[in-house]
Amino acid sequence: MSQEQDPDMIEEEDEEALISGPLLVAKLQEAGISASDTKKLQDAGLNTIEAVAFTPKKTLLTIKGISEAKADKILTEACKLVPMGFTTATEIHSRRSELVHITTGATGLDTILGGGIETGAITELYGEFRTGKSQICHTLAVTCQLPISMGGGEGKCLYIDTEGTFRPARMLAVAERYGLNGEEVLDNIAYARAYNAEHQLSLLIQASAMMAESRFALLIVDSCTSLYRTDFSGRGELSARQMHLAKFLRMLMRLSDEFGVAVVVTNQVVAQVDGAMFAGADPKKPIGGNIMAHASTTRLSLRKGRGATRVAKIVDSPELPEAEAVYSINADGIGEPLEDGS
Ligand SMILES: Nc1ncnc2c1ncn2[C@@H]1O[C@H](COP(=O)(O)OP(=O)(O)OP(=O)(O)O)[C@@H](O)[C@H]1O
Repeated sequence: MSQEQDPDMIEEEDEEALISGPLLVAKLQEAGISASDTKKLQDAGLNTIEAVAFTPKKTLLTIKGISEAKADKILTEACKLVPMGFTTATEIHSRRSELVHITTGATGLDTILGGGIETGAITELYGEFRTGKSQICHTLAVTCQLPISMGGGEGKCLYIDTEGTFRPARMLAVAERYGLNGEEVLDNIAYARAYNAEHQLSLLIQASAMMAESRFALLIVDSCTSLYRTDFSGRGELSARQMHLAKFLRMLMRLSDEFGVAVVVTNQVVAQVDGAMFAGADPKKPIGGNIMAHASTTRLSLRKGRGATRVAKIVDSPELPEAEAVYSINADGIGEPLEDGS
């Protein structure tokens, strides 16, 4: 005979289920949504109830087989399971104080970032070539797997590479530095090469399915904008490009919200045509305009420093002051600058 469960235990388990993460969309079947409809939602990239609840009705209606009545019912049931209303600032403050930060490998850089790369948010790294954008990504793909007490996120990494610059050998060197098993570290990095902007967007649908299955701490898109530059050319396609990029970034935001993962995107800079002649104005600006600027929670501008050093500057963050830090690209990943600055 099975023993009656202590109600406190049940409550604790429920609470744990709530804390431990997103609810899979199949759970909507318990609320009377048919299995074929939850499958349709899944195929459209809505793998969790959170994703469904955050989706506007008009987007649900674009899914084949979802009628107006079905969309209403799905949204009603999803919203019952996901808190969508007001909460107190105290609650938000306490949730934010528990946010995990992932170490970049360089103390100074972590300090200006408030402890490292923030989870549940998008961090953009932009700068000229060879400023270390990809190298920071390679280091983070390993450090995100570290225990929280060591500056990690205790989760896997998903890596979308658009330029073919992914080098597992660099990650093995970082793994060794932190005393991690290289083979396990590489097994915990899911890699995909994106070949065009459409493909890049569709990879996020797969990403959301993978995140619903196991614990990911970090999602990297290196680079976020390069395929947009090649797939959309000239002024004539600018608005189509920005609309597509906005859709991609919205999906990234949703993933960071839904799964609490840190999202890191890299971006190139282009010479600024206007405004560059003013004294003090930065002659290079990141690609993607306002759409990119608004989507990123924190923007880090990277530039070359003295010798082999690089300098990172917080450009735009809701809570971090504008500050700079020097770091260096070492054989075992991002680290402290050498004393002589070389
Ligand atoms: N094993 C290594 N040891 C030390 N430095 C390295 C090593 N591998 C690469 N680097 C340095 O990393 C720099 C390249 O950094 P990275 O590839 O991150 O640039 P990036 O900003 O992503 O540039 P791009 O825009 O071209 O992709 C080069 O200066 C190179 O010397």
